[in-house]
Amino acid sequence: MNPIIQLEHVSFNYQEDQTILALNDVSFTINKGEWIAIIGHNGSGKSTLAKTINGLIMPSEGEITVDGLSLNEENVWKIREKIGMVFQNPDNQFVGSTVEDDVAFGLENQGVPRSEMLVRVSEALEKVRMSDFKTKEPARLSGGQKQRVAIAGVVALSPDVIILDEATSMLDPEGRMEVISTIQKLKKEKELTVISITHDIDEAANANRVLVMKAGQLVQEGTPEEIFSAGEQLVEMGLDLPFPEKLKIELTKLGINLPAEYMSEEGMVEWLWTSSLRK
Ligand SMILES: Nc1ncnc2c1ncn2[C@@H]1O[C@H](COP(=O)(O)OP(=O)(O)OP(=O)(O)O)[C@@H](O)[C@H]1O
Repeated sequence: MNPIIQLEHVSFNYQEDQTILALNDVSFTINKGEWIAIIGHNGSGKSTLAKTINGLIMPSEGEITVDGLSLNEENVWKIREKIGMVFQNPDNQFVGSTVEDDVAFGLENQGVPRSEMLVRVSEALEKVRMSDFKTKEPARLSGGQKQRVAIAGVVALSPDVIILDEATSMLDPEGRMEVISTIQKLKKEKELTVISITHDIDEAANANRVLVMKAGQLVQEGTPEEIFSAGEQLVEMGLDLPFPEKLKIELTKLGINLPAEYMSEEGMVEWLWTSSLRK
């Protein structure tokens, strides 16, 4: 195991008089190459957590380490170079008048020479399969395409970690799939660490580990299978229930005994097919 992000007893509050801390004594380690989903109800502290990891806000207590660097005023810029963030609203993320200008923006800010910039922009667009759109206006793209361009802007900067802060929540199912499969592809090509803050069960299902936040605290962690087996409690955790779990609840109400563990859609079909139900 090779840790890339470590939080030790991190707390944060926006206002001194707030009774519930935005982050309350949060500790965890994320290893290089892991895909972590962070779930939890609105206001549970997920976005605050993302902002503390890349130093947009400094914790009032505790210690954050990113790739061996302790997060402090001195290291914050080095740390930000290691972390790329993609936010919820695709329309708020564009600064360029064309797709390629937009992807180039971060590189220009870093003072990357023009010849190298052109190569990195075209490689990044290729990786998210948006090369054909490079001269198009971002505003004319679909939601999924816009988020892929936002991801290209991040990828061009070659980060070690990508944080998706509800990056698929404003997209239709097709757009969500586009974004998730883009991230899966990028992850295969290079050892990328992914942190996805999400309410979407399908997005969380891609994770190696799911962290559950509640009122500023990390209250549970486990594999998607472990977390998804919580059934109806998942809604309390801020996730929509997966279809097989909804079906399971209804069948149980009818007095039918089902396996307690989480069942995928294929698992449920298999179980229904082979169970005594069909007699
Ligand atoms: N800029 C701010 N000023 C004051 N309080 C804030 C600010 N941003 C968030 N909070 C408070 O901090 C707590 C955690 O909020 P945070 O946005 O991190 O939660 P979240 O889980 O990301 O929610 P959401 O899913 O709605 O984005 C909440 O009580 C929220 O009201």
